[in-house]
Amino acid sequence: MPKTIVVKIGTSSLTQPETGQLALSTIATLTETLCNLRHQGHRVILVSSGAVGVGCARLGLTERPKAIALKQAVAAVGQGRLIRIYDDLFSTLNQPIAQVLLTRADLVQRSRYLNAYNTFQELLGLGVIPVVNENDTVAVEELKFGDNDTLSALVASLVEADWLFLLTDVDRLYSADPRTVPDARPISLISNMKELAELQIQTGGQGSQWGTGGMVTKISAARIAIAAGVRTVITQGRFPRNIEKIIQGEAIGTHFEPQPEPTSARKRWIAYGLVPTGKLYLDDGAINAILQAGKSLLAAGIKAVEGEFESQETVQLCDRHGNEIARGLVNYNSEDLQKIRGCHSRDIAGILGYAGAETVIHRDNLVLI
Ligand SMILES: Nc1ncnc2c1ncn2[C@@H]1O[C@H](COP(=O)(O)OP(=O)(O)O)[C@@H](O)[C@H]1O
Ligand SMILES: N[C@@H](CCC(=O)OP(=O)(O)O)C(=O)O
Repeated sequence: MPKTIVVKIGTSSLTQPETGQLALSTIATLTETLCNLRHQGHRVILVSSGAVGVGCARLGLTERPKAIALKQAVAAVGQGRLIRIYDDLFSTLNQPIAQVLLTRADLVQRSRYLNAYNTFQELLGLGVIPVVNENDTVAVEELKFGDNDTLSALVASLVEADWLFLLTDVDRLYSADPRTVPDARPISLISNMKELAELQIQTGGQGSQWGTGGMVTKISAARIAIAAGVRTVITQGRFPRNIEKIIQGEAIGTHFEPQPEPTSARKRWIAYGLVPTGKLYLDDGAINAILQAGKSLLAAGIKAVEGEFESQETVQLCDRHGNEIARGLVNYNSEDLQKIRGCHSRDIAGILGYAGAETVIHRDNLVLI
């Protein structure tokens, strides 16, 4: 059965740690592997980091730049080289590719989200391998994916992929960073989110010198992907041929089992496409109603409102400690919500002077995180 497969490769696998130069043999093997998958009839998307890393190597910079404008300039240099190398290698094997550069804004607006979906479908239908990266050169801070682990999970969710492979410089997920904790326990399988929470995995700092997110962004990417029904695997980038072995059933890397009933596409867009603009802190009763009974959020259960937002924007719903439990499209702006928080629904019209929605967030617009 043909599958849709998204493969994300990080800077740490694409470049040699000592010199920052491209790891050509890894890239060539990855190219061959993805072409093999295409020949087997699978639909393949590559999410490739490396614009900043390759740009630095090209310009002789020995450290990842911190200043935003410099990073954006360096990414413009690197992205061109990166795509040229991919196109040369894939062309040798007669495989057409496409460059797809996305910013967060492309997924926020529903029409642009659907447009991105349609473009991916066309490319995959044409047998092309899209090579995706964040459009680093124009992305602004507030509308950034920030890391390609998240971007790859959002792409996998958008196209409803069967597999997401996160290729990195460790062979799998461990109970703690194996660089600093030598006896960290390897983890082969995570069956659901509850199990993940119970494992209390330590993710340490920012990852390798050239990577951006470290393991923490891979775990949150896995969370996004499995909610969309995508089986996710963290495995070593140096051995891209393992992708084929894994699809054939070999137990390599760390596998995250997909949620049996994926969240609907619209709710996934609310949860991960949109960028939250505020926070609502809830009391225990409201948390229970949402988590256990799948109810809508009423004004009575809101303890505090943070941020400025308009009605129909997305907000995070948090417990008293600020831990996010859900997200949703809010029916009132922040100013009105400050006035009606903690109040019974029947009093809202009297307080605001107009009859608004009975719920603050209707359950159809509310997604558990
Ligand atoms: N619990 C953990 N298990 C495995 N690796 C971890 C863990 N916590 C932190 N890491 C670190 O995450 C790094 C990979 O992240 P990163 O450098 O961002 O890679 P990439 O460039 O592939 O995205 C590894 O080199 C490892 O040191
Ligand atoms: N978009 C950036 C990469 C961001 C990123 O997530 O990097 P990495 O942690 O190496 O996957 C680039 O191309 O350099």
